[in-house]
Amino acid sequence: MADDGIELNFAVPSAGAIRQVAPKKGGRWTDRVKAKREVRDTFRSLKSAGNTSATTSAPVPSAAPAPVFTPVSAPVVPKARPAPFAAPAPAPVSRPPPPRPTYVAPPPRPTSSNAIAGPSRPAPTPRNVSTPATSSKPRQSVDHAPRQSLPRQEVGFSAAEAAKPKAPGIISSLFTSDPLPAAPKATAPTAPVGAPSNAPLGDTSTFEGLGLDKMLIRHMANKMHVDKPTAIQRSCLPFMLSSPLDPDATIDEGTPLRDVLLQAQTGSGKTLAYLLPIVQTLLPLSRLSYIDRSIGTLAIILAPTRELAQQISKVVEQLCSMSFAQEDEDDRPFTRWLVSGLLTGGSTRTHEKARLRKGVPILVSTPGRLLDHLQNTASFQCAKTMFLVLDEADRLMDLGFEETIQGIIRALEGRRRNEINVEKEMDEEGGGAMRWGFWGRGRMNVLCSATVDAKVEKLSGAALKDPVLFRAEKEQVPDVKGKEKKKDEAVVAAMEEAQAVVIPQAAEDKFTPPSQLSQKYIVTPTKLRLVALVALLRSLVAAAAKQGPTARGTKVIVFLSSTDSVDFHWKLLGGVKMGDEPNEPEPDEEEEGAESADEIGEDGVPIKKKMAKKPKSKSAETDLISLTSSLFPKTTLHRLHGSLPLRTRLASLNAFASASAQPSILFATSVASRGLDLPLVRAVVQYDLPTEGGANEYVHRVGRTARAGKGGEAWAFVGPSETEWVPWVEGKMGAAEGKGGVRLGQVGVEDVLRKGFGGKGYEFEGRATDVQLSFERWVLEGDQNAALARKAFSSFIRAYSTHPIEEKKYFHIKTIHLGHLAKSFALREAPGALSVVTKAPKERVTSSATNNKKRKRIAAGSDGEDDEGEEEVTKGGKEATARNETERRMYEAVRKQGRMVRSGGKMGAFAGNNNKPAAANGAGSEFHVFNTGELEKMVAGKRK
Ligand SMILES: Nc1ncnc2c1ncn2[C@@H]1O[C@H](COP(=O)(O)OP(=O)(O)OP(=O)(O)O)[C@@H](O)[C@H]1O
Repeated sequence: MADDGIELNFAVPSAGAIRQVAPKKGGRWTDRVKAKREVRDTFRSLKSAGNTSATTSAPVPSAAPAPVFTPVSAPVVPKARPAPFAAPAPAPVSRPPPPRPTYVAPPPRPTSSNAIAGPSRPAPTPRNVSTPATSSKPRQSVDHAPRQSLPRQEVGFSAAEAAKPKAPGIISSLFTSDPLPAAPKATAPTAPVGAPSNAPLGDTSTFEGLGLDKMLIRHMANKMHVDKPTAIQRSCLPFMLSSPLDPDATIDEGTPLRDVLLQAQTGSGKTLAYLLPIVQTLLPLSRLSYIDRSIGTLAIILAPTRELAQQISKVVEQLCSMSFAQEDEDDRPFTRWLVSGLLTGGSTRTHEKARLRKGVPILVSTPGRLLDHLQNTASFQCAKTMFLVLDEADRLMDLGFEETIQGIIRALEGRRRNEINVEKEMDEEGGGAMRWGFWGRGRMNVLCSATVDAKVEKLSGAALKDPVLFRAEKEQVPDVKGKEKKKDEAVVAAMEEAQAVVIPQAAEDKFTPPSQLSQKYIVTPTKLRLVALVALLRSLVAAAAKQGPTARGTKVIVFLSSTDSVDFHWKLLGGVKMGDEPNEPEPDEEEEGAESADEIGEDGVPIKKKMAKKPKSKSAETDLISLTSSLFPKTTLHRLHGSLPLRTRLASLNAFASASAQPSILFATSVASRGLDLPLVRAVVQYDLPTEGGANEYVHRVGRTARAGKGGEAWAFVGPSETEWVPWVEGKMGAAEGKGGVRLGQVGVEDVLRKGFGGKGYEFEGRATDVQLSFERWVLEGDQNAALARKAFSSFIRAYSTHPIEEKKYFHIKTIHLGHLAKSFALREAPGALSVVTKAPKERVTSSATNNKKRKRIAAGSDGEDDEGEEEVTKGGKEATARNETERRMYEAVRKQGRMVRSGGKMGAFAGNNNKPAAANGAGSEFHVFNTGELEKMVAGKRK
């Protein structure tokens, strides 16, 4: 494919003085480039002498004598770096674009000469041949100048800039004359969205009507702007608020205490749905003079990740800070002992122990850390725990916390039994009756999840007693197992009111995103991915700027498949310079003006400071929390993944979530897909589609926007070979043929580029090329940058290969053009071999199940270890570079295959061989890539 040069078509007089120069074939590429330059120079001199005229604006009449078209292909070495783009001046997407220029086909060149040729690059495809004089159609004018020169006022050429030495061998080629994948007319570019499905209810439901305390209602309305319940809140509150745990209630001894399972869409208010009953139940205790923090922990909320635990803890704090101004007749004063505490392994154990000794009535924790304290902290008073909430239950199961949770439940029950015995003894002696009346009724376990799948059902079977399932849906769910519903008189009224059922999830129930979410996808040729991402982000950010200076900053989350990829894209976009400035130097000095996570408050809130210039250590680099980019004016860039130190993770998240007026973009792995509630997130971009978790993960990710009834956009980058994934994911979300349901609307990649880079006609192509060149220059300018790009590339391939077997038909690594993929990592060609990036110090970590789970949790940003613990796991082991679970599993699959081959073992076919089950030889397993270690061969450029 001869797509790596500037294309200029010239019309010349039939008796012109120009000889047709055949492009040089064969030989070294430098010779060919030289030859092309000579041709170009010849044209230029002729042009300036008036011997020929460029047809950049005038169409050539079809009746004109047959012109001689001479293709000129030269490596595009940019004349100068374009200046930072102004906010894009989008060309209206709806208007049909001007006709595409017609190109002349140069003779095919040998593949080896191709600057971006990857090992599996297909044979060059001749360009569309224009139909010169014989054509019946008038020939289009060729307006392809932008590749050479962008308008000066926009790109800021300067003489000095033009004279700068250019990085050697930077060659970029993004566009050919082949049309870009366009959105079919039938698909509306913006899929219609429905009425908000997770918004506060607009009907007559009120918190008061559901039985909520007036003080809480007032506080929520005044301080949290929450005044109407959402569907899930309306569903569960009557039942949960009238539970036998209410200390003020006179409960019949025989009234059973039933556990609760909450299921509702993302962003539908599940957190308040379980927190309000907890706070309201404990509130009356604040009037009992003999109760203070020394009572210990009364409610525990478990969350799978530290970020989520911190977020829940903040909501508890908000609720507990309510004003105690009383309106009722009961004038017993409230004491403010109801406080929350956070255990995530972020602070030292000693510090956490001290806080537990003091007493933490409402405790939010990650599971590993809680079990650790249950086992090792004698002063941890938790025998009277009345609530245990397992938030994001499906994620807790995904991360392998089942055993830990069972350990926690056993420990809590053991302590409760002991405490009851002690209290009973005291009671017999006449001193304890008042003290154990309320908590002795039992503990309500609450399991909370947006999806109820087999894993959640398993956990609910193990952790919940006689559970009641509350869902936000209005209609009753059929009893799939045909079991008779239990007719418990005490709860039946509340259940009817709440439309609650006690059956597991029906198979046909789909996990759907909020209906007001607008979901779109872009079919993007692999080599255009990076520039298309930039274009999309630019238009999202520009849309925010249009809202005016008073509007609070728009936030965009970009999901990537690996930590390496997050680091690479964050540093690339933050490091590349588009104007006169040189790219960021190799980082031996700290970037001035970059924000650091050095000083973080106890709750993880960063105490912001600008870093002075100082020698940059590795830790200083991982401490950076935000960068800026000339590609996105006034926008801060953040990153989040499980391999960052905890303080950096929390600081990055807080900085991203802060209500600053500036837009911000977060590059994240799936660690950000669950539970995070960032109200200003306007768009979610899935640059890499989920490799694990399938359609559910897709829905969780898009659920970071369009929360609590607000609008939002979800964008998915889909490769040309992955388009069948779209109907598949739609089907998983309930779209049935001809019946509507959840649909994704396609937007043409050209529209995205045009909108993001602006300009007239095909100018966007030139601008995109300039951006790509700047990226490639950034990669070439430093070893560290190049290493980052290579690692990100390899991690992408590893992650891509771990798509579950069910999805392999949409995501097979064989279908990806590695040379083009390299381009999307600003590399000129695919890195040599996977072994380069998997090279690591001597193996120190075994691949035992325990360590696998541990790594999975660490990759997910969960707990169980303090920061030192993380280091220990991530730096040891041959899988050291495989820093997320997907990468690690891929690595293991590849290594397994490698072992088989080295020991002469015969690899089975894709679905296993005849003698052994597929799983036995790695074939046909979820992580099977190719037989006979083909992945390595392919990456090394040896694919047949
Ligand atoms: N009744 C309400 N009225 C208005 N806003 C609400 C209400 N209840 C909750 N919210 C807000 O809705 C947002 C989403 O709530 P929450 O984080 O609890 O959602 P969720 O159901 O847990 O979502 P996910 O499944 O993604 O974790 C929060 O910002 C919360 O403050």
